[in-house]
Amino acid sequence: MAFKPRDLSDSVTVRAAAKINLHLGVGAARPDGYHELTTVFQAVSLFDEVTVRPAGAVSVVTRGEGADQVPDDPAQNLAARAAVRVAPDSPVAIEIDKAIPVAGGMAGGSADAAAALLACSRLFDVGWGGEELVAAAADLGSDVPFALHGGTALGTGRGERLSPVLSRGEYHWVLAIAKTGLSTPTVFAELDRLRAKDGVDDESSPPPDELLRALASGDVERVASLLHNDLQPAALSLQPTLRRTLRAGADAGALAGVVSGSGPTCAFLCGDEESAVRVAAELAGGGVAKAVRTARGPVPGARVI
Ligand SMILES: C[C@@](CO)(OP(=O)(O)O)[C@H](O)COP(=O)(O)OP(=O)(O)OC[C@H]1O[C@@H](n2ccc(N)nc2=O)[C@H](O)[C@@H]1O
Ligand SMILES: Nc1ncnc2c1ncn2[C@@H]1O[C@H](COP(=O)(O)OP(=O)(O)O)[C@@H](O)[C@H]1O
Repeated sequence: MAFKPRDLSDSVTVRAAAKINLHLGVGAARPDGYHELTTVFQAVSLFDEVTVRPAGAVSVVTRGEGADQVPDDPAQNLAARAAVRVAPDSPVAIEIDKAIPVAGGMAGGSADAAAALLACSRLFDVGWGGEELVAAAADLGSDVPFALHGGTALGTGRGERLSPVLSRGEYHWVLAIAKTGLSTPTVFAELDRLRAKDGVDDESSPPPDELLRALASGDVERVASLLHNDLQPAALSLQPTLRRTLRAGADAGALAGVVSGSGPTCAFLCGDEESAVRVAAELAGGGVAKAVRTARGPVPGARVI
């Protein structure tokens, strides 16, 4: 069924945030190829903006950070696939303004998909509630439900089953964005290879109970000491120079650093905003990353602006 926009001149813009995995426990590969995860997500203030307007055919134009690496083929672009999912017979022209690094482990494609879902559901008044949005999000990718949700959340299953997490206080981050990205399936496959080679069980690390307590009490230093990522050894194996980046962040005065998700972005938690600005300046001067950004979290999920 073709939907009519509320007004032919209508466009809707949605802003969606990047994420950092404060804890990423990876279990065994499942028969469907996905790994069982226990993860604590935090949405941080690095935003993509997605604008949709009615058009004769689906199209995608991307500007900003890493735009040349984003597919403009509607069959491949996650935002276009999301738009088609909402209104298959009502095509839209999509503009994406990217600040989230592409293939950076910060769920940029998922943010764009979540933004397009919300934007198209508003543009065409399709009558979807939260449940329909979340179901479509999970079909598009494991990280897409969190991109809708935002804030801080515990993810289980393949990462798509969310429960909210109580988090007090503000967290100040420095993000070191690498020159080349890492493909998520390649990093999971590298983890499987390393575990098989070392004869290590597929058991993920223990549940993040202490981290959840530290977040509830707003204890930034304790949170920093509990940052953990089972995918980090795989990301370091594929991009060994990330070790130097992690060391540089620690030397610059961050409380702790971790590879974000499947990497290669390294996220450094700092004691306060001033410290984050100092660490960012030092990392930028050290030449260990393509770009360095500061961000704070948690921030909300996808929102119409
Ligand atoms: C690793 C994480 C951590 O938050 O994020 P990124 O670092 O990519 O941002 C996510 O699990 C990524 O989620 P997302 O990027 O949505 O992945 P999907 O499209 O669902 O899956 C892409 C591929 O990654 C692998 N995959 C993903 C999720 C999962 N639980 N197990 C997996 O093995 C599978 O090979 C899958 O085919
Ligand atoms: N709208 C989009 N933005 C970014 N990447 C996209 C998009 N649509 C599809 N992709 C593809 O998804 C892959 C993963 O990108 P991204 O979500 O940025 O990284 P990650 O999974 O590491 O967080 C990229 O290599 C890119 O080719």
